[in-house]
Amino acid sequence: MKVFVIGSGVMGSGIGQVFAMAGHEVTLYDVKEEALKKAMEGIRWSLQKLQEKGSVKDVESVLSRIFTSRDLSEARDHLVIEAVFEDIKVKSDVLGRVSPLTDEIIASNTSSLPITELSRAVRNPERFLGMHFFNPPVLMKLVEVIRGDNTSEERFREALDIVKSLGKYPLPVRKDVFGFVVNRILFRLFTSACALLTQYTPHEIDYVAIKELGMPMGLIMLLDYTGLDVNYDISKEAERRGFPFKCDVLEGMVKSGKLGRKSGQGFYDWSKGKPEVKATSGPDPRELLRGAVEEAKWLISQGVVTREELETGLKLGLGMSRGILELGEILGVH
Ligand SMILES: NC(=O)c1ccc[n+]([C@@H]2O[C@H](COP(=O)([O-])OP(=O)(O)OC[C@H]3O[C@@H](n4cnc5c(N)ncnc54)[C@H](O)[C@@H]3O)[C@@H](O)[C@H]2O)c1
Repeated sequence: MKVFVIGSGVMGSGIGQVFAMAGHEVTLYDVKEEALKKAMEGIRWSLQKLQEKGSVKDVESVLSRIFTSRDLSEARDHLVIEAVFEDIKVKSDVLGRVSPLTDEIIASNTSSLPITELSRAVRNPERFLGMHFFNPPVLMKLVEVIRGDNTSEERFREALDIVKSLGKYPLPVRKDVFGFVVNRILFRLFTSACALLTQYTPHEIDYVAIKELGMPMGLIMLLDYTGLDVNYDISKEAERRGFPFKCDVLEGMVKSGKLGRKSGQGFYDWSKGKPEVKATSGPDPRELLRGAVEEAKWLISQGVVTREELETGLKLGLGMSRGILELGEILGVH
């Protein structure tokens, strides 16, 4: 298969590497020469690390399958994955220009824009869908495959098979809901964690998220880690789309320059590296879990995912030791 990746930043370069590692010929495309150079350097570095660990045999042969380009017309007859900035205008523009060049699947790696809205820019939108890789794509096993209102069943299945052939777990998201599946659950967990900040410290909340919910990183620390500005923007977008992701304290923090890990200060002090969670108790874990369990049940009741798919997706996407519904049953949240 010939794959054309549009946008060679953090995600595009990783996605290209994944396809090349699975034996496909990949062209990385970007408007910036510098981004292409950085992408190739990053891929070489990553492949060498993987070779040291024994999961890649021949770095040069993988690299020989990756090409770079600043010419969109080279997408002709390729499967296309779009990974440019999270901006509907930028995405729609490039999707509109690339779609007349190929009849293959065109997928977007968007994390929050509706697939159906993006599909309006695509010629023959029945082959357009979401392929939501997680960061870093090379290491994360999960890819959400999202069916938009215009996506055909045949192309949706084909995309699920492609993701499987990459050695990833394709989580089928059968309806185009805001945030898809894993992030919807995460946003509900964030909302509960934020609400508890009036009574508990970030350390206490994170202590419970790690010890009782089995999360690899506390929820408040994860807000810092992924960026308070990024989460603030998503919460505003969620509000516009009627989804309950609320964290009132973010606005003031972002305005005062506290962006989390990237600025050195957020809920935690990151100036000396990853902070430690220092607490020995915290809120009732059921308070953290309730909204997420409600969300999981809603997603299943709407036919978006099955229970098994959802639980597997959460373990792979959020690194949880148990699924959210299993945890709910253990802790008595129904
Ligand atoms: N970073 C993450 O953790 C993550 C996770 C999942 C999904 N996503 C999604 O992946 C997409 C890309 O995110 P990223 O973090 O890789 O961003 P990034 O800023 O690292 O990379 C975006 C790249 O797109 C290029 N670009 C911009 N406009 C372009 C155009 N018109 N044509 C070609 N190239 C163009 C930029 O030069 C840049 O190199 C976004 O939709 C984002 O929501 C990101």
